[in-house]
Amino acid sequence: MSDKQYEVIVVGAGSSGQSVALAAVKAGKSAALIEGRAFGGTCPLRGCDPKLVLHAAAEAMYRVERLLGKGFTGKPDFSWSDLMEWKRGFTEPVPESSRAKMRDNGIETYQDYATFIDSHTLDVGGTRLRGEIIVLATGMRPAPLDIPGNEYLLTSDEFLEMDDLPAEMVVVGGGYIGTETAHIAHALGCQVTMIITEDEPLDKFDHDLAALLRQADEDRGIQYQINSKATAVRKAGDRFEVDVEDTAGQTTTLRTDRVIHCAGRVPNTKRLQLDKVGIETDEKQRIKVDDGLRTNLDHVYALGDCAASGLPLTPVGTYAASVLNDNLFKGATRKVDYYPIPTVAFALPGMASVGMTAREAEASDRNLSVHYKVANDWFHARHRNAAVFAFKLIVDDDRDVLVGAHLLGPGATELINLLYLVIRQEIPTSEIKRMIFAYPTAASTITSMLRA
Ligand SMILES: NC(=O)c1ccc[n+]([C@@H]2O[C@H](COP(=O)([O-])OP(=O)(O)OC[C@H]3O[C@@H](n4cnc5c(N)ncnc54)[C@H](O)[C@@H]3O)[C@@H](O)[C@H]2O)c1
Repeated sequence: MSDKQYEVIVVGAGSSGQSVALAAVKAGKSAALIEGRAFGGTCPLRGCDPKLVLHAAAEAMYRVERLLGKGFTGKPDFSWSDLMEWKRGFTEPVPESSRAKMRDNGIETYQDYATFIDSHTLDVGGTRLRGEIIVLATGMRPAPLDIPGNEYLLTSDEFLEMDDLPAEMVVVGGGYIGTETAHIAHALGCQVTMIITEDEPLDKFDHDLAALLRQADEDRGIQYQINSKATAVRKAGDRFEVDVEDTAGQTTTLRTDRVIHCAGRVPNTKRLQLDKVGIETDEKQRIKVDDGLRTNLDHVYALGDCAASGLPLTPVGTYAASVLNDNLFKGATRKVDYYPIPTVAFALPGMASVGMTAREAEASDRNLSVHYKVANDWFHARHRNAAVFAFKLIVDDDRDVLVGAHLLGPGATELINLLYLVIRQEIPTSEIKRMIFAYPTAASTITSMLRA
């Protein structure tokens, strides 16, 4: 016998979970929203928002550094603790305000972890909740790094909470989070060494652009241990030692003030005990769903980072929530259609990508042309004394449309959205070449890129 019954139970109060709970009550359903940590989820508490606040400061310092001797005679004074206080102004109000918003809309909220008792019932801190529909939106967390001394590692979540910025830091992992963390710390005055398993950082982006990024990083003093993994961490007085093993089996030891673990994330599904009710997951522990976001159980759905559907990105979760909400509460039969998904790494400079990759183009038998150029000599780069500005565009020559765009350098993080529109709307490249963009803006480089 359940203590409480709802038409809809949502587990996970991040942006996608909140969106579904709100849509449920708006449709006149009774709804519960369960959250084990603070209400708000990754993006406003441990991801996008705090990261962008730190990135804005790091970018300002990075740009000054590029202009030293070109008007700037020195770097501005900087206080990490003031920056953290500014950042807390964004994060601290979130848990209370988002929970209050849910309650004000008539959603019953629970602050604890949910575990399946049977396929319709969840245990939440000793209370049994029964849902006609259950929606799982539990997100991801840093994956446990199974090496000796892992208790000395700080996660990327903890990096965003650090009271001081150390003089030296080792960052383990060169994906989005490792690269963004390393670049923020380095720009704000920390000596950084990155340990990456691949030969370039951001290896999910274009390989040529990633190589240029590493070159620019090394030129400004970021050190890399490539094709390597961290195998052990030890405390050495106030500092730490990190063993690094390369692919040839050679081990070196780094000494540093702090070691930040950015070596991947895993879905938050363990506490749900999905096995107990037979909900299927894939090899990355993501919950398997169909293109309507339904799991292998008819009344259980999953979306956001914990689901095997699209990339683990906030706008992907928000879009998935809009599809699910229409289907569950408005009688629609929409299917998720993510292609193409623009994605950005807030590196310094920024890296951005949308659509077909160069590797996919190579493997394709379509009539495609690749426009790759390192355009450091273009005014757009020279005005800012940019370390690097490069792009790779992939054009379907038969259809005269852009199908992929990959950018590195100033303006990349915004430009990618314009190129996304171009790809999505299939605007012919001949048409774009005739357009007049405001000059000298980042967007005005698009016509030159297509001619390159
Ligand atoms: N700007 C953004 O949009 C943004 C920012 C942050 C995170 N995210 C999302 O979060 C997801 C997770 O990002 P992430 O950077 O944590 O994961 P990731 O999987 O992209 O990168 C983790 C890296 O760590 C490496 N690694 C694993 N063990 C290691 C070891 N012992 N030593 C050294 N390296 C090791 C892996 O090979 C991998 O390259 C991404 O897929 C992304 O979608 C997006």
